[in-house]
Amino acid sequence: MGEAAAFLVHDLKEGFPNGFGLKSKGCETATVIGNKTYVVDGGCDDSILSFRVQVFDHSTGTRIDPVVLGTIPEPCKGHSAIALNEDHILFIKGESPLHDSFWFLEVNTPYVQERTRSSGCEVVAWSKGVRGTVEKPIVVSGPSGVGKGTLISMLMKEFPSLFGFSVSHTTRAPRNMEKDGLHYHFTERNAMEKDIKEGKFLEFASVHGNLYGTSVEAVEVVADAGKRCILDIDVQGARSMKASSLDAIFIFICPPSMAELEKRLHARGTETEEQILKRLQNAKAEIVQGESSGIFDHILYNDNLEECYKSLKKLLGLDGSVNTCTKSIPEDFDLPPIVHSVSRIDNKIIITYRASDLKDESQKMIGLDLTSLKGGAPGRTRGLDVYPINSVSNGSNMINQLS
Ligand SMILES: Nc1nc2c(ncn2[C@@H]2O[C@H](COP(=O)(O)OP(=O)(O)O)[C@@H](O)[C@H]2O)c(=O)[nH]1
Ligand SMILES: Nc1ncnc2c1ncn2[C@@H]1O[C@H](COP(=O)(O)OP(=O)(O)O)[C@@H](O)[C@H]1O
Repeated sequence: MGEAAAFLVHDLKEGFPNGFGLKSKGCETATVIGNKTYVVDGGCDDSILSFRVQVFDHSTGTRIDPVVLGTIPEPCKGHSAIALNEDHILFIKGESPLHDSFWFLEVNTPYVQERTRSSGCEVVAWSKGVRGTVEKPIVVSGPSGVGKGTLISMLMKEFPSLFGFSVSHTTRAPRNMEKDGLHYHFTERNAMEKDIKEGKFLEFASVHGNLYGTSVEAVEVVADAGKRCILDIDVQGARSMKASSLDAIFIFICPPSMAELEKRLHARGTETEEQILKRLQNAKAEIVQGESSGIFDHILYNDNLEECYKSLKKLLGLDGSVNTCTKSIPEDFDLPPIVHSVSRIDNKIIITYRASDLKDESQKMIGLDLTSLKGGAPGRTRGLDVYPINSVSNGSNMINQLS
């Protein structure tokens, strides 16, 4: 037997005095966008493990349990919701740490539309709102044995605080020195195919007879650590990434010749003769695509390793002095309690609440600037600007402080 519905269809038809025509449980929000109402239960009941979304379609009078993609927020005792446009609803969790306070539900973005088309189901997708932005990821591609791994290792060794590696999933067996979770997430094909179906991968491809893919999480954890993400993926994966919403720099590494590529693969000694042959056969097509497909912003020839590394650093702007400090964002203000109200002026959201201190009955405000949002589901929505609004005396003053 399934879970009891949080509201009943006849409730919606008869109407309730909360303005949405919904019977409220007290911990739900109902947001109307177009002819749909998105009812989100954030969990005042301990049995709920994460936010739950239901959609009521007014045009058909039906309640839909949508396919929910992205990272789903964990429950909290109270939240508010506000429609930002026809695509997004912003959720504010009460009494949550800053890194967990702001969430976006995408209901009609290009990503959601594409997933709706491919699945034939109603789809919604969560993404967590994150302060600050990160530099564009770097996608490195090229035939097996050309030196991608070597160049990436050199970069990470010289600039450990700047770069982080996107750890891919693969169904191939680990090589001798490879560690699970560090070089790859070594996985079973069935498990990986299931995760792909559930939208957990940004891209995937079958390469040399094995499945490889970049999970949403692999890229986001690097960005969460304030580092620039480096991806080592094949040409098919690079093509998928280019077509996705990931705004990256695409670099193709080319060997000086096929003979040299073969020599390097033999010298590395990690593949059987048969596997080397397969990689060399695939290399020809990869080089043609790499050089001519228009996917890549830069092509580097890895003849002399030191020279190639120098060129790589140059195109990443790392040939001069580098500021290796990551910018820290202060977290020195109180976050909204469970009871708060939310209003909006253009791209700015104002969260208002009463101070929790009994001696201090003043009204507090937090501003949220949405002007520079980037990314989104199935990863994070970055670029949130969150700031306290101090000692406000009237509405016009407030607007001055926000603008
Ligand atoms: N599409 C895609 N390709 C990947 C991913 N991870 C690795 N690859 C590519 O898979 C190919 C084989 O990688 P690997 O088995 O490590 O062998 P190597 O290239 O010979 O070191 C290389 O072209 C990698 O760039 C991924 O997440 N997605
Ligand atoms: N410019 C180069 N000249 C000679 N050998 C190289 C050069 N670049 C890399 N190698 C060697 O070639 C082999 C394959 O390099 P690797 O980084 O594993 O390639 P990939 O990750 O592209 O499969 C390694 O043994 C590496 O030390």
